[in-house]
Amino acid sequence: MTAYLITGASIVGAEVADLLIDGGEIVAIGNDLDRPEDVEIIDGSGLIALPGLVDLHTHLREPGREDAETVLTGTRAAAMGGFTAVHAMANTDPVADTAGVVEQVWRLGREGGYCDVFPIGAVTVGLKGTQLAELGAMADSAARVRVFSDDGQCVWDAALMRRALEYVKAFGGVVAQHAQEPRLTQGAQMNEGALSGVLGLTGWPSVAEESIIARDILLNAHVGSKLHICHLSTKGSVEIVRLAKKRGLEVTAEVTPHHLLLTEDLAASYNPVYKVNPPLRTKEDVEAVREGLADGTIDIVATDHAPHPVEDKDCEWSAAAFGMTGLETAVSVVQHAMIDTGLMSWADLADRLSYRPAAIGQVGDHGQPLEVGSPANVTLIDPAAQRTVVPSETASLSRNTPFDGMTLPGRVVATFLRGTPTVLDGKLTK
Ligand SMILES: NC(=O)N[C@@H](CC(=O)O)C(=O)O
Ligand SMILES: [Zn+2]
Ligand SMILES: [Zn+2]
Repeated sequence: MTAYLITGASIVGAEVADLLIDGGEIVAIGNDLDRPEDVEIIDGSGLIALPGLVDLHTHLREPGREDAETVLTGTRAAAMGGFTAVHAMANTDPVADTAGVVEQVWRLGREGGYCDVFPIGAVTVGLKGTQLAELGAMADSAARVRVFSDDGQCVWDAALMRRALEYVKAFGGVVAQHAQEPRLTQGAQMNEGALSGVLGLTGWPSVAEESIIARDILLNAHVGSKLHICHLSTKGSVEIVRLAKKRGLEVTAEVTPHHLLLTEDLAASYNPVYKVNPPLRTKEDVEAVREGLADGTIDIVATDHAPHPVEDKDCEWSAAAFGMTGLETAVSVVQHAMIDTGLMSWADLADRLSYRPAAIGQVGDHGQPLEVGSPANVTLIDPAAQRTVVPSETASLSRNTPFDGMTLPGRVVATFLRGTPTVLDGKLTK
């Protein structure tokens, strides 16, 4: 195994120093380090070294929709985005509701070698919301599932949600809720407000998200288990989670990069690339989720990378699939929305995109501070770089990025997974 010496990088949370990676671990940090033979030197001046990023919410589409993404292509995109671990959502075909499917996804991640894949298990059989899936069997499988979600669907039956929270409590698992009251969002196409009226598209009201979040926080307080809120998007949701945390209630929440930057106004183009669940909201909501992320009310950023093939997006708005890609642009969008605006530091970014998602997902090898003895999961960022997003340049199989044509700051220069580079000089190593 080649050793790597990164010289003069700004090590997040510490000083500018050299960082020596050997045998899958960080073996030394300091200045004027002894150089082993056969060491490859990477000039880190001007670069920021972060712990490898961890995504708690990725759609890899395999099995079933390999025309949109596979574990291999999705993890290549993840590595390009600086991620060393992703949690793969269960809404595949077949659904990841058995030990067999989660083990298959986990193994494909290992074989690919770009990024560790931690499968998320479905809460209910077939995501149908009527019968609990084999949560224990998935937890005990080789994939060691700890996060369960029907993402794409809301676990709307309160009794079933309660049972799921009770069941996972036995092994310290977490239920990640896609908070969408189905009766309030029938046929919904975009954020409900003045603009949805003007555009003639059925509205998705904020209260459909907020009512489920409030209900689930109360249910979870009753059960004493672990609840995580997927892709929170409204000002009211931030306020509910803030109040819950103030009262000492256990809940964690995520926001996506796109909800930190984009607003519902983009729907006026009727371009389905901007169609997503939950919908892009208002400027006021964007400000509130930024504030919530900065003050720790929202624990993490998760991409909700949702690749879709051209035929599912290149059609009229109401017929198009919900979802946008996000792995390769996540750090740049967070830098733009949160760091370059002075709301957050790079140390905060390491917290929201590595330490905390690893803690919520319980993936011990990841989200460790860059210290001697830590596994060498490391991401190098050039914060001074600028790049214009070109959809055809993606490593993903799908091109539905909403950032097409935007110039964003920052570039992932290198990603190391347990000491092996998956990305060097901004390019995949294999
Ligand atoms: N976010 C989306 O708009 N779509 C996701 C499902 C989801 O995250 O709810 C998908 O699977 O395509
Ligand atoms: Zn969802
Ligand atoms: Zn999702």
